Amino acid sequence: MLTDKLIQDVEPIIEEIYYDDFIQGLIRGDIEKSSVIHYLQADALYLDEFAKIYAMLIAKADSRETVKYLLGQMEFLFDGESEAHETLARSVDMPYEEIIEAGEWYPSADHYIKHMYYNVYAKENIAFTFSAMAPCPYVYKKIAQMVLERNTFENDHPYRSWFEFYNDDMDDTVDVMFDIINRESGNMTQKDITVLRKNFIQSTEHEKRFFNMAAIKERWMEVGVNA
Ligand SMILES: Cc1ncc(CO)c(N)n1
Repeated sequence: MLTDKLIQDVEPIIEEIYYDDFIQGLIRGDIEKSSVIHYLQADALYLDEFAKIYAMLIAKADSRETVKYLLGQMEFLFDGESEAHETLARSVDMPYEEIIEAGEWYPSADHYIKHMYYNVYAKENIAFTFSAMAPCPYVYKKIAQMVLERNTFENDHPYRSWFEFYNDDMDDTVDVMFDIINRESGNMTQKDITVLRKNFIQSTEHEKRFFNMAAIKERWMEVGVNA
């Protein structure tokens, strides 16, 4: 199956994400508050846009089953993931709404979402966009699983429930995206299948950059608008 190959392709990148500062900071529990805030600001914008991409894929879906799946995922994004964000907000002692008010599209998050929109607009088959979207649930599931297998957390560890959320709640999303990629790729040329693989690898790299963006609090250069 194509997705077995995709999983293999990105294994080294996921191992790197595990050892990078952001995830290690969460595991130790001593990540800088400003990094958590930076992450939440970017991720709130990212998830809203991710939901809109589902909406655009609904228009392209060729079966009622796929439409129903996409609607369910949109709802999950709007309700479910706020639990994970609440865990992070609590750890920095600030109301979530107040944190995200100041959010902006920092460079790495900006690049990532545009990678997805490119596929929505440029490609008819939804498998192209799904190959760019699938690392989103897949990387989080995989990282959470690795973290929980390799570490023991005290009950009061501030980020334990963040890892537990992504370990427990991502499977359905990953499965359906993988099913669609495998099904559609059965009728695609080798050249297009290579594009699917590149999309998946690139989005996994985008996931790595997204965490690092928060670790270094990446920003665009300030430009004086009135200058
Ligand atoms: C950037 C990013 N990727 C994946 C997820 C998991 O849904 C998330 N919340 N944010």
